[in-house]
Amino acid sequence: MASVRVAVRVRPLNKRERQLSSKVIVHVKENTTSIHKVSNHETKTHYNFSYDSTDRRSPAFASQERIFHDLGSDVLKAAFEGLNTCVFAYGQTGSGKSYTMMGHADDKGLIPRICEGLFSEIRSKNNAVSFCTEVSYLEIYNERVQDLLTKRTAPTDGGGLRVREHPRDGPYVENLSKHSILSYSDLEDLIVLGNANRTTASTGMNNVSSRSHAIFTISFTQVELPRETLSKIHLVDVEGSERANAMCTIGTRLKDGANINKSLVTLGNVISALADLSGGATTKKKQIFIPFRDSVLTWLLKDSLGGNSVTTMIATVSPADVNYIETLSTLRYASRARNIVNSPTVNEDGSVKVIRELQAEVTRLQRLLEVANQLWHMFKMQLEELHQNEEKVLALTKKWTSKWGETQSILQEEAVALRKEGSGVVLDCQLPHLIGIDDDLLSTGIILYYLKEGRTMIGSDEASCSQSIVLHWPGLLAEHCVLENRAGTVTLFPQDGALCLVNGCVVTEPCQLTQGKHFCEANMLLIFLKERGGREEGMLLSAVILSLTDMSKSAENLSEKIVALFWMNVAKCSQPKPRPALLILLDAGLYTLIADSGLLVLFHHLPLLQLREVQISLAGHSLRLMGTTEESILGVYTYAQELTKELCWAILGIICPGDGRVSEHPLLQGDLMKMSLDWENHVPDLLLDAGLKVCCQFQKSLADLVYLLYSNMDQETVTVGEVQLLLYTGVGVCISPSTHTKHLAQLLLTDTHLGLVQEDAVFHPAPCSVTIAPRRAQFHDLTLRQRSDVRCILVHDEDERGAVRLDVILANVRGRGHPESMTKAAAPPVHVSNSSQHAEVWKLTFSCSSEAACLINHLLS
Ligand SMILES: Nc1ncnc2c1ncn2[C@@H]1O[C@H](COP(=O)(O)OP(=O)(O)OP(=O)(O)O)[C@@H](O)[C@H]1O
Repeated sequence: MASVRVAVRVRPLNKRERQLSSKVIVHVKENTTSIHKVSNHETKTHYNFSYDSTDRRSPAFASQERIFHDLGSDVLKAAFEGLNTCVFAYGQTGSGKSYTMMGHADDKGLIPRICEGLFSEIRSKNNAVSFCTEVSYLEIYNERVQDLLTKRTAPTDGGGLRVREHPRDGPYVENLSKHSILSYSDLEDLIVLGNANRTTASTGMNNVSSRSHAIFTISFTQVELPRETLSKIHLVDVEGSERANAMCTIGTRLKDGANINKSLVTLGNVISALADLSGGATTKKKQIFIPFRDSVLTWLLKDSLGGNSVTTMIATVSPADVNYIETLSTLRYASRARNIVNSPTVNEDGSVKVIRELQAEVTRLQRLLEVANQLWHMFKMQLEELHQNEEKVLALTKKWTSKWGETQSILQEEAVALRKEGSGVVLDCQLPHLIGIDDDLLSTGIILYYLKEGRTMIGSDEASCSQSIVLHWPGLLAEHCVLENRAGTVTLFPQDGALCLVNGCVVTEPCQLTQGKHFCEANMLLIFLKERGGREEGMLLSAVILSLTDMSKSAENLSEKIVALFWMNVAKCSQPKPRPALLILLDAGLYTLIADSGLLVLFHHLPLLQLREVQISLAGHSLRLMGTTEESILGVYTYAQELTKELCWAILGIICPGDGRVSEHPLLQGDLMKMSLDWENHVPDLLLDAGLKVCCQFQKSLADLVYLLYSNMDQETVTVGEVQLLLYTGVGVCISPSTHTKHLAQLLLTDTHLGLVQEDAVFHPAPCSVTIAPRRAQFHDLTLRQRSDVRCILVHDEDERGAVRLDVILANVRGRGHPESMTKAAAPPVHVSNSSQHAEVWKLTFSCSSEAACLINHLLS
């Protein structure tokens, strides 16, 4: 949208005005034109441009060149952009319209200057653009259109060209000659011809007054493939706007005046209506009718007025008081015209536009195609990869199926099978076996190796020939030993330099293994199990128990089944320090075996009939199994509530199989950490038949722990009520630089602190039915740091057993001397050391990634 630009130009006083001693009543200051009435009334109006051309000597004098510079250059700019443009001069007879538009040979006006500018601009363009310029020149005289560029016999003949209207291109003059021009000089000739043909007359106001409206049109086509634009430049010299009765016209001239007046009245009406439409009369917009077709001039200028054109109106006025009324009228029209809003658009050839859009579409589609090709290529590669993987899977499946088939047949032949029963695993096997237990307590893996008939080689994956059992102990030779099974008799052949222990004795020569013998390495305990005469299932494992019960001098029924095996830390009253042990749950009792000087010894035996109470500790990370005596107490550290529940399930599954109370009780179903850290949560005891009780003392333990934490915190900033535990879980810990060995501890997190603590599972919580004097605090060896000391957390990948390691890097607290850096617990701090200048790193191993995530989330929040 663009408003019509309006310029006012004031000419010098002419001879007549000077003779009449006329006063100058029109003045220009910047863009404002003011007119003074005789009664000293002044009307001031602001226009886009106001030109004072009254006095050539004045510095404010607006020359023809300046008019072109301001108005003509914009016309050219718009034309080269492909827009229609129009400049029309409006004003009283003799006010300077023709002078401004056409000028004189030595003082050219806008039309010749615009033409000149057009060609100079064309010359400056590169060859990629081609131009076609055509001109036509017409006059509207007495509402008839005359072609000014064709010869006329009589200037006032009654004929005339028809005005028609094209539905898309708008009004045009039928049969109007169009002249193609290649240079400015061609144009000059046509201007001279046209001006000569123009109807003129001498009026009272102007000796050489043009008595018609003249429209000089330049049709300008630019082609820069694939773009083609057509712009029309209409340069219009409107007939004098004076009233007929203000002139001294006679005869035909008077009649002409009436017609001219009609077209001027229409022009005025059109300007007013358009101004109303664009400006003030918004509510009546729909009813406003624009009378374009009431006169030929307004019809032909339809597009230039309120349509597709960049339009400029130049209002020319006389400065003299004698022309006050006409000047005022002209200025009013000029003022109204400022409100007309046009909507110029680039005139592009429809088909060229389509071509351009299609080209853009082609480019877009080409890009899409490129992307699609890339995607297709990627897709093909992925498809290939997928096919390859499918083939691999197929091949592996085949291989696996055949291996499985083989294994099945071997298993069937040799009757080796593992089956799950309740929470336990039952080994049904008639072959000699080895059970391997990883000594990492965060791993609960127990591996079963069966010794097939013939040679079973044990070594590492660095061995030159593939080993039947591949282990990863430090000190293990690539080919460490061979176990040879000949009809159930197994002989151990140690390799040269290999350390093999059998029943605690180093073996260098071939040695026959008998029931209950085991050989031990630094990191792994292997229990040798042998079938006895291929008898019924379970006998194989009973053989182990036999040797153990022999050791414990217990007269046990040895032919019972193993229900479950566990590998956990245990403690008892006489040996309260936690130590790794193999827990073997049989129908009648729980055997706890530990390695002692390379020998497998019975650490604890709990007949299930004697079990009175199962006490679950804070967060379910340890439990206490209690019979009737102090010696019967077994503390088991599981460091994971799931394992605690599993052990309870296994034990209770034997004692009270199928008891619905067990399956429903929160201690065996719920989230033990959540329950135990919630002060509000009261967990009832589970009372079972025969006086067996499963219970916890979460609230008491929580209170003890909170008090311990509080007494190690800065009590000026924290109150005991503010100590809130968010996390309490078992972890493997190595605190560097103070220690390089991993131990197990409870990791705790509060709103303000991070800590590690040892929890005693033997003496605490205080037993209900057995009175044991507390020999040490339930929580001890506390290491506490402020959460704000945490500088960074490094998260390592999960290992193959699902354990997650986090390195919590803490600022060095040495020298700060705040209470958190040391424990006030009863036992002396084992792991607290602040001797290093370096940052402290807690290398924490979580058996379960969710608890690691919980810690990270809390620390990051
Ligand atoms: N700005 C100007 N500076 C100098 N002379 C001017 C100026 N404007 C007009 N004149 C002179 O005034 C006279 C009348 O001007 P012109 O013929 O351009 O008026 P007009 O408005 O076209 O009149 P008409 O409507 O009768 O054709 C001319 O002699 C012209 O040279």
